[in-house]
Amino acid sequence: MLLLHEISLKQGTTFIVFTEAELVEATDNLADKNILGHGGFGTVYRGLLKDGGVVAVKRFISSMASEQQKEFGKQMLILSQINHKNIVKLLGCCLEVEVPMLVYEFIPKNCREASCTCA
Ligand SMILES: Nc1ncnc2c1ncn2[C@@H]1O[C@H](COP(=O)(O)OP(=O)(O)OP(=O)(O)O)[C@@H](O)[C@H]1O
Repeated sequence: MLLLHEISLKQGTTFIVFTEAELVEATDNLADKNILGHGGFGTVYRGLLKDGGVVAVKRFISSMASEQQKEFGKQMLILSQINHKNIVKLLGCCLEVEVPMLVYEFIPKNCREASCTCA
């Protein structure tokens, strides 16, 4: 909670703390059809929020050891402060679950190609 407070202060904007229910609903209970991909830390799902916003929800593989939690917290703090067109924006997180989830802006597939000129 202290970390989230620090993020809000440093970011100066809203860092959203999502409930588990919100993310379960947004991703259709983490349905396979919403899987965007798998990374080194876990699975990423497409989520549709109640306000119509589309997000990418990253769910970590398993519960973390306390050292990993510290590292995770630091990375969350840093990422929440970066606002750059080439770096995906971290919108918020959900910590009320055993396996933390991070919520990022959704990047359409064609915007991840080197040829994309939309930025
Ligand atoms: N913000 C996003 N919007 C859309 N798709 C995403 C987004 N973030 C991740 N993905 C999809 O999920 C896949 C896994 O992403 P993830 O960040 O977990 O792994 P990664 O890019 O391989 O890096 P890492 O080494 O950190 O695991 C990506 O390859 C991409 O297809």
